[in-house]
Parts: sequence; C-alpha cells; structure tokens
Amino acid sequence: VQILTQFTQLTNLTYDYVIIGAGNAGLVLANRLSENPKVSILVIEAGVSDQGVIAAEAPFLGPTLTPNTPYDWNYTVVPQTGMNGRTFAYPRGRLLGGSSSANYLFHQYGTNEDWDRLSKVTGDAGWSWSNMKQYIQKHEKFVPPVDGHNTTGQFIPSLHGFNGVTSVSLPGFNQTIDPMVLEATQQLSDEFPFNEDMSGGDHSLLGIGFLQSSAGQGSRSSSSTSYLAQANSRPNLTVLINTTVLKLLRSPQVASNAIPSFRKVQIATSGTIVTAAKEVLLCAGSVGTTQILQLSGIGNNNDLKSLGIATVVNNPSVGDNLSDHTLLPNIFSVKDGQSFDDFLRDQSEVNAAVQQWVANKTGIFANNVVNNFGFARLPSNASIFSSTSDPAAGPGSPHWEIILSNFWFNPGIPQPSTGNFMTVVIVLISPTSRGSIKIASTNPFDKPLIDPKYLTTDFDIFAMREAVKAIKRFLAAPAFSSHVSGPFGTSFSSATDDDSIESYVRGLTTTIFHPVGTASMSSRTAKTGVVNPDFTVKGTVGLRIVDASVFPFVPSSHTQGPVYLLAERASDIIKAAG
Ligand SMILES: Cc1cc2nc3c(=O)[nH]c(=O)nc-3n(C[C@H](O)[C@H](O)[C@H](O)COP(=O)(O)OP(=O)(O)OC[C@H]3O[C@@H](n4cnc5c(N)ncnc54)[C@H](O)[C@@H]3O)c2cc1C
Repeated sequence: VQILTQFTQLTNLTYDYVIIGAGNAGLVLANRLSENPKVSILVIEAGVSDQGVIAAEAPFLGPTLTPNTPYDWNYTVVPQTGMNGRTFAYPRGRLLGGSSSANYLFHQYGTNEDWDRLSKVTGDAGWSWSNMKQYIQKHEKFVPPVDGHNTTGQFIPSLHGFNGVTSVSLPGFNQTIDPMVLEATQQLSDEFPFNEDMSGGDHSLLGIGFLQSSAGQGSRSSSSTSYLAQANSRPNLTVLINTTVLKLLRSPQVASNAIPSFRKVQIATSGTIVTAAKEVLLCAGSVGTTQILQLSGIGNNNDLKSLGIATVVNNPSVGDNLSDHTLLPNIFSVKDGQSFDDFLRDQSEVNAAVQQWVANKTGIFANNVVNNFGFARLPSNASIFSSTSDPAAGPGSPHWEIILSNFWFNPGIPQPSTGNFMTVVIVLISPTSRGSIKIASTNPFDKPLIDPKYLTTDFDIFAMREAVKAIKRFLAAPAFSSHVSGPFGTSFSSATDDDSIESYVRGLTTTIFHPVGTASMSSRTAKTGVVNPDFTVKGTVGLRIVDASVFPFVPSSHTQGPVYLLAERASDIIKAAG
C-alpha cells in the first residue's frame, strides 16, 4: 500500500475502484478488493493518519478523541424538539479507520433477528443470519485478554472467529465493580440474568455479561490497524489522506436517456477529478455519504432545487430515515474511593499509566472504559404495546441497553472536581423516531443540518423512562449496598415519578453515535430506499454505497460489528460482479 498525504503525489488519475472514505467499511473493501493483484484501488480519506495517535491506540483513551478534536468532524445536531431544544455534539471519526479508530471499541454483531429482518425487507436471502454468520470467521480474531486471565465462562468459543483480521478481546484489567455486577445478576436473575457471551447473532444478547472490545494485546484494533495493515505489502492499493471528496460527477452521456453514470470523483481543493474504471464505492459514513450524494444532485428534488443544485436523480429517501441510539448516563455516587475518579484527577498517576501503556501496553489504559454491559426488553405487558407495535427486530431482540462503568463516564461532560462515581448508561436500542440529514448549502465544507428527531415518539420516551426505573432496581441489588450511596445530581435524584423521569430524560439524553438509514437498502422494486440489496445506488450506474448509512433499521447492538459483516459481504458481491 502507498499512503499519499496530498493529491499532488497522485501519479495516476484512473483506478478500477475509487473508495471514498477510509473508515470502518471502506478499509474492509480496500483489503478484500486488493486481494486480486490485477485490480487497482484508490481510497480517498478527508482525515489524517492514525499513526502515533496514542488516544486512538490505548483503549481507555478512546473517549478523549471526540468531541471537538482534529480527529472528529465536530458536527452538532440541530436543536432537538424532543430534548427541550438542546443541541449537542454528534461525533464522527475523521482519521484513517474512520469511526472504527475513534469509537469506544464495543464489539457485537446485533441479533440474528436484525439480519433476518434486513433479509425480509430487501427480499435478499443473502442478508439472513444463516448466511451472514460466515463473515464472523473472516472478520474476527478472538484473542486472550491483556492480563491473560482465565476466561472460561466469560465467552462461548464456538460463537467466535480466531483466524480473522480484527482483534476482539475480553476485559483485561479488573474493575472494582465487576464482582458486584456479577453478584447482582445472581440476586436479580429474573430481570437481569448473567449472559455468558455478549456477541449476539444466534446467541441472545439479553442479560448482562462481559464486554468484548475491538482490541488485542492492549491496543485498539481498528479497520486501519487490522484490514489496512494486513494489505500493507500490496502495490495495487493507494490511500490518499488529508483530501476531502467534494462530489461525484456524472459521466458524459452517450444516449440522452441513459441511466446516469457516476464514475468520476472531484477532490479538494484543486478540483482534480479521479475516475473509476469499474466503480465508485461510497463509504463516507452516514453523514459524509449523505452529504456527497446531495452535493452530486442525488436526493430530494425540492431540497436540491432550493439550494440551486441540478437534480440528476430525484430520490427523496436520500438523507431521510435517520435512526440512532440515544444515550443517558445515570450517575451514582459511591461511598468508597475505589472508582477511577481520583486516579483520573491525579495527573502524575495518569502520566504513569500512560508510560506503562507506552512501555508494555498494560495497565488501566490497556483496558476499555467498561467491563460489563447488557441488554433488556420491556415487559411484554408494558402499556405502550397497546398503542405501538413492538419495534424490536424480533421477540428475542432488546429494547434497551445497560452499560456499567466504574467512574464518571459521561461523554462530552468532564468529571466534577470531587466525588467518586459509578455510571450506569442506558441506551435506547429499538428507537421509532426518524430524522434527517440535509446539506445546508452547496459548499462541501459547510456542515450539514443533522436532525435525528430524538425522543419524538411515545415509544422512545416510554422505553427510556422504563429503563431509568429498571436500572434503579438493578442498583438496589444487595450486591451494591456497601458501594453505592445513591443517585448523583438533583435532576437524577428527583426523577422519581413518570413526569420527573421524563423531564430528566429529555434534559440529559444525547447520542451513542450509531446513526444509520440515510441511504437505506430496500428491495429492487421498493418505492423508497437508496440502494438495492447489492449496494448499487438506485437510478445510477457505476456507484455503490457501503457503510452504516445503508442499514434501514439500526442494529440491536453497537454498530461497528454489523458494519464489518456488511462490508465483508459487500466485498464478495463486488468481486463477483467483476
Ligand atoms: C465517538 C464514537 C463512539 C462509538 N462507539 C462505538 C462502539 O463502542 N462500538 C461500536 O460498535 N460502534 C461505535 N460507534 C459507531 C461505529 O464506530 C460506527 O457506526 C461505524 O464505525 C461507522 O462505520 P462507517 O464505515 O459507516 O463510517 P466511518 O467509519 O465513520 O467512515 C467514514 C469515513 O469517511 C470519511 N469521509 C467522510 N466524508 C468524506 C469526504 N467528503 N471525503 C473524504 N472522506 C470522507 C471519514 O473521515 C471517515 O474516515 C461509535 C462512533 C463514534 C463516533
């Protein structure tokens, strides 16, 4: 692989495939397509290199990469009507590996019902879990935890791949709360059973167990450190970083009624045009892909017209159907000093931990910020189901998630100067709110208008409220009694009935960064949707979209695992098309 840092280093302007975005999905395609030495590939990435960025390598430091850093696109959402008109950060990775280099390393595959639903919606049996699960073997390299502890009973080996590309591992350095959490799963086993393997697929995600992270030997395993690194010796792969794609250009038409071909890519800032002899593969993520489509005249005719953009393909589904998981960190004060809070306030201890990580990739920073998490469903007799049909992917798929952390873990909000905490994050896993992403102007460097319309349905607010009640029940388990003293902060402490919990939820919920759906996949004959089941963009030739934006429903887990499987199948489909 050749890594070029500016466009003037390009010696060639035509490649078989031009991949836009060296992110989670883009680098899977780069690796798989370059397996054929006869095929030439250019990947264009707006962001910087991930080399030497310690926060992108040491798992515990992942959350410091966003928001408001050079490694983040630094988007914000428009004021959210379901959240008291608040606006807040909407991070997206902007470096080699994309969001797989900037995320929090949680690694699962969604449920088998997620994939079977995708298969049903698209009419393509290839999306069913029975077909998709083969890609775990190609993708995953399950490795021992960094502290080498005995992991018997913490995962089920038969569900995993051991010879794939991306390292996945269990927590290495124990946290104080782990034994309490496990004891609580025994004390409250009806509502919060222990789950022996938290990867999903055919094994239920319901219950609480040990987190699996995209890390090995104490370092993050991103699409860059895994898929790109593995392709290191291939001369047919070129990656151009620090270069923003402005838009796609329609190729000159032979016949006036021909289907528009989008094999030309215009890059900043010279206006240089790169051509794909075979195909352009758009992998710029839910925000970037939507923006590039709209700037290229592929989108809602009315919206494009109002900005003075000539519509080439009128498709109102572009930018529509935005779906995401919401996050609410519930902070509990703890009695003893065993949380990480004092450690994190002590700069000399932090420096020593960084030194330890740099020297031998061990210690607190070699571990993720979380060891235990789980998923749950609302009770089947919950009152909301008299007015809303169950939005989960199926009867075995979760409605919400619980994440347990041994310190103040509140993305974007710094810890207070005093106090020791345990954070219990809840996440809405089966949201029914749908929003949109729209470009604000014809300037590719202007940020788009991102409106997820969070918490704008009865179901979403109901599920968040019930999840707050549920985690209070979990924390009331005897296992926590000597550690936890109670809710921290007035709005959480006073959230005691439906109304006060609702205002607490609307006042503090943000995102867990899983946007999908703005270039949804649908069946070839569907009236809505942006891509066909083989990723080709409806109404175009020479163009496919392969990234999180094509999921019509957000998977019932964190999204990088599903994106990896999606991109592995895309690689097979693209190779087969030749
Ligand atoms: C802060 C954060 C934490 C997360 N935590 C987790 C987690 O713990 N577990 C999990 O499973 N998921 C997590 N996610 C979500 C997960 O990482 C994403 O869903 C997934 O990586 C998206 O993959 P993608 O290929 O669609 O996009 P990305 O990986 O974001 O790739 C898109 C790439 O395209 C580039 N690009 C965009 N526009 C342009 C342009 N115009 N020109 C050139 N390049 C462009 C971007 O810079 C980026 O490199 C997190 C995400 C974030 C942001």
